[in-house]
Amino acid sequence: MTTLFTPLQAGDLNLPNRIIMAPLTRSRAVGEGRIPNALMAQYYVQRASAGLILSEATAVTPQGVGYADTPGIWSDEQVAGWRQITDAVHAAGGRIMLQLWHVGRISDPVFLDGELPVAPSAIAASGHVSLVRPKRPYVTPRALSLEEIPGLVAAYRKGAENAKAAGFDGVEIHGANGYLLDQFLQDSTNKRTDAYGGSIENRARLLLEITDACIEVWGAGRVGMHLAPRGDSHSMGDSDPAATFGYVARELGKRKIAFICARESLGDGRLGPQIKEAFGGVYIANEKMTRESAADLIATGEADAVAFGKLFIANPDLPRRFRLGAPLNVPNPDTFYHPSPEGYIDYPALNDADVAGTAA
Ligand SMILES: C=C(C(=O)O)c1ccccc1
Repeated sequence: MTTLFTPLQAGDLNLPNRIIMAPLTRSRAVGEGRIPNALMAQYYVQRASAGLILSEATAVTPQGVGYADTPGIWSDEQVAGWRQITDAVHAAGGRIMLQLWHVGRISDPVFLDGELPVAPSAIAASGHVSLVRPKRPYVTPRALSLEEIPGLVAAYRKGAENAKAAGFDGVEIHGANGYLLDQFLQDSTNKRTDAYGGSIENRARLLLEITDACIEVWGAGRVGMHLAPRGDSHSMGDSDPAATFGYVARELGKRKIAFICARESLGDGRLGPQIKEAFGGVYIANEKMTRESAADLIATGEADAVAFGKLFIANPDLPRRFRLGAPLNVPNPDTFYHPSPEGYIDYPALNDADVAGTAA
């Protein structure tokens, strides 16, 4: 029977287990230039026993930034900052891919030197800009011109090239959670009348052009895709999610990329099984999973691996704890995005006294 500890071939990557560290924004790239630092290296090394680390979302261009202290991958300094992290993770025997990101409308002029955020259409997200005080509602973004689209694809291509220079094992494209590519994909946010709007094929065009650009840089076996079929982040929505995500999954399957990681909880109506079948490749399930629910998904074949977020925040040695059935540290949400070592590198790993007498 396949378990969380059965090795997995995901594209070109040989994963020693199926316990994936989900992409986690932590807002620790503090200081000028959004440059990854030694504290972040310590955090990722602590979690190197994951079958695969998916890095925190990382903007491919300054225009794609929407939060305080999140890292980028557009500058030489950022590449050098990430290099210390990938070197450290590899020295610890781990594997790490970079998640390429552009937030689109989920930003604010405060992050963009006074410029408006960009999006497929001039439709504002509901709610307030995340983590900014005093609270401010999302502004109405500027609709991207058709002439700007090639520049976006070029920015992702450059981000993929920089990720290679930084020593990553591949890239995951952030196509989920109401950010730019998801805004193009879902029809509640994309009202374009050109080749990037209207039909499902047109709305998926940018996501697939960026996928092809990343494949040209890395090869399909080192490119993954993050999707959010539930469409419940940042006031997203689609009139026919099954058709939209089924099309994307089929197109990604034709390209034979390494995996799709889909953020969706367990529960009725989830599209995971349909996406996995349409894709035909490695499917990583995500969000609100436990050791037991993850083990069930793997055993039944509904998922090939499971990505854990909050559990990895609080348990740097999560695979070992799962294997031993050890108690789990409880994450503290107050320090998820708090720019300090507290709640970042100070969660304890199991020590020998904790595991005396249990199977190693
Ligand atoms: C990149 C994020 C995502 O994918 O939802 C994110 C960003 C800020 C806070 C939480 C999550």
